[in-house]
Amino acid sequence: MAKHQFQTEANQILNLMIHSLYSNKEIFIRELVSNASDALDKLNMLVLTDDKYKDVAFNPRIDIVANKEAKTLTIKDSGIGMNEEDLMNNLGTIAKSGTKAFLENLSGDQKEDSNLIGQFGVGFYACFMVAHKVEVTTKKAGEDQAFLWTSEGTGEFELENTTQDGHGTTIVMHLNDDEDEFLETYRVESIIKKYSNHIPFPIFMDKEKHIPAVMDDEGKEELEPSRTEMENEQINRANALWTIAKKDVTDDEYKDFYSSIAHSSEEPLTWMHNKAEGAVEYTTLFYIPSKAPMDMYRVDYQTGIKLYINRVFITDDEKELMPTYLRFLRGVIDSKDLPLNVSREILQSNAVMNKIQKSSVKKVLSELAKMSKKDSAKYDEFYKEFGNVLKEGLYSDFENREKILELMKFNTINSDETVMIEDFVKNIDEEKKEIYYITGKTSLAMLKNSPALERFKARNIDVLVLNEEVDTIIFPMVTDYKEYKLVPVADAKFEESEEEKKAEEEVAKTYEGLAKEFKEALGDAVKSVETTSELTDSPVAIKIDKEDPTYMMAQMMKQMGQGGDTPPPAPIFMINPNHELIKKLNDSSDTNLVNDAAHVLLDQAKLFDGQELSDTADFISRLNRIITKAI
Ligand SMILES: Nc1ncnc2c1ncn2[C@@H]1O[C@H](COP(=O)(O)OP(=O)(O)OP(=O)(O)O)[C@@H](O)[C@H]1O
Repeated sequence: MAKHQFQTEANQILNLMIHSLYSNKEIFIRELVSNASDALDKLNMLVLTDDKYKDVAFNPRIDIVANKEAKTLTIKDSGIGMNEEDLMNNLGTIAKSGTKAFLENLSGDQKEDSNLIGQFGVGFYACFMVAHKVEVTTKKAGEDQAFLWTSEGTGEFELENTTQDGHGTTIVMHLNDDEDEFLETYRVESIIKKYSNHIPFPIFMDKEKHIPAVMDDEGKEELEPSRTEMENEQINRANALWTIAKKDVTDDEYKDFYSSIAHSSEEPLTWMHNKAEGAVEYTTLFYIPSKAPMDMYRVDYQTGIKLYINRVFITDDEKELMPTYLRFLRGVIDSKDLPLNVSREILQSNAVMNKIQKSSVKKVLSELAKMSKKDSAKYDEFYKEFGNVLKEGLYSDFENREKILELMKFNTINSDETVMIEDFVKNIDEEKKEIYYITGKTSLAMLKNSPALERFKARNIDVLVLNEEVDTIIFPMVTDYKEYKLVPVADAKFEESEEEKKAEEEVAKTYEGLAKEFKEALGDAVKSVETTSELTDSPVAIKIDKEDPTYMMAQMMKQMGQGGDTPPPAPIFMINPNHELIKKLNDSSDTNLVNDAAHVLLDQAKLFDGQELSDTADFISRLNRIITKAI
């Protein structure tokens, strides 16, 4: 017998399970049954596709035995089983890289945290919430040696050779004194019905059956007394839910199935069940969770879609099954038209798979569009959790860009509530057909007050206000919507009459001196200083010259996820000759004051642009000097 230590992270998880996450203990059954079902899935596929396993008998079943005398609960499956290496790798170490994140993400709310267990694939350890000792006896299909793994959940486990008829895994849990409820058949049965009713394999359990007394023909004399007998009965429906016609599935059944495949006790926000017939036959059942999975923004996020080929499980670890911007989906794709021995490479270039994927994406997008129109409250919930992920599709899925744009909710200058693009375009100039937008990494209120929007407000033109960080990367790449052009505010051009142009030139001349003084004071911090008629309320603003190579370089670096710390290129400093402050500075002969004002005004414009000041102390001392003079 050999003793082994649990890996540190496994130990931490164990401790958590035992001491913190005990409010929803019953999920240990869901987790172990789900592992048993996975083990049956794996064997099913090998028996059908791998010659090595062609003589292995596949009699799929899961048995649950509650022994009240011994106080043990046993869960047994006839699945793939584990050899020594599997046991060492799976039950003692934690292979998934997301585990650290799991530990970091615990909120302290037991209910929420216990939902995370399944998401992070650490389900096996849940049995230590109810058991002080766990014995796993297992033999891998096609191999001769069986093993016994034992642990008391206290930091170490033991591994020894044993014997076992046939392949599969038996897990015996020695339950703690106060866990008797899990020895009651009705309790276990109700947990199975709640979480595992629709796993595709039968679960059996001994149930007491009442046999009524046998009476004589006249019904007067008791020939045999009534008695109870134990009968081994299937306690789940074991029908792959997605194969059942929509009309025959109740909402509760859909919800229960979600809980078993998504390892979540939370209800899904919605689901979409679709059967396609024709050249390619397939069924999809997709769920949208009500809360974003914890690992949604991690590169190593866990996929939520299981691929079945004619009900045989193939994979749940294939990121290409659905585009990444729909990675929040949970569910099943099942098709008869794919080859069973499909490999990852084949899957990616398979025409049938591509067709299924394309139509599934279209279906999901159109269902979302329907939801946005019919049930806006639900859509708002969806958008709050997943809007920014969906937005990624704007640059990664060119084909569906228009549809994805139509699913976005936009803030605008003129509206207090978000609007959809279809409604927004109803109010734009049909001649110009331009949709203006501003992006910035600041608060919505701040961006709505940006000086760059003043010329739009003056003309009563509405503008999309995009203040999420992803917007600054995504929207420059989105140039069209139907016949409309998307134009950043800085690039918007408005016609000016000859008189207006002349008047502006005149003004510019009057302010030439001040512009020169500002440029001298600011040096290379600005590219140039220009008067502008585009501002109304603000004295100054900055704008980046789009032709500037340093600007384009900075944008490219940003899109490649680099250059986060490189300073933005020197901006054009625009001054508003109609503003009181600029007028007064133009008339002032105090060169020190003009110098201080130039710096303070530039910093002010930068702040409005969402930038941080490079020298806050300098800003404050200049500002104080100006105030002192004014008092
Ligand atoms: N009954 C079983 N038969 C065969 N292998 C099993 C069984 N139970 C667990 N295992 C192995 O142990 C591993 C760890 O199980 P655990 O429940 O902790 O996480 P997981 O099943 O990988 O994650 P998830 O719950 O997200 O599927 C499994 O991946 C599987 O390889």
